[in-house]
Amino acid sequence: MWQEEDNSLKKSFTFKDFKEAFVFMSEVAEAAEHLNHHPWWSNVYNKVNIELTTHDAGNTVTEKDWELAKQIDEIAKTLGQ
Ligand SMILES: C[C@H](O)[C@H](O)[C@H]1CNC2=NC(N)=NC(=O)C2=N1
Repeated sequence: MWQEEDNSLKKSFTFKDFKEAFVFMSEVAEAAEHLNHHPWWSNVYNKVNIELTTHDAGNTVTEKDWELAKQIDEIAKTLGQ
């Protein structure tokens, strides 16, 4: 579940290993480019922590964040999440 906290949507994903986490990140990067909306994220080994906020709207959560969140969940689903 995405948690709305501190003006951002937050979610953490855990994958099998680094390689799978990186495939996920590559696919999210493609989606972000299409939407022209980009995540803040961090990655250590098989974990990816994502926070979504809209800088252009003064760091608030907008429809763009929810749309990217939806697409991220769809990508995660194809990777068995
Ligand atoms: C110029 C460019 O369209 C903007 O800076 C876009 C790019 N990606 C973005 N990503 C996010 N997360 N928030 C934004 O406000 C944003 N703005």
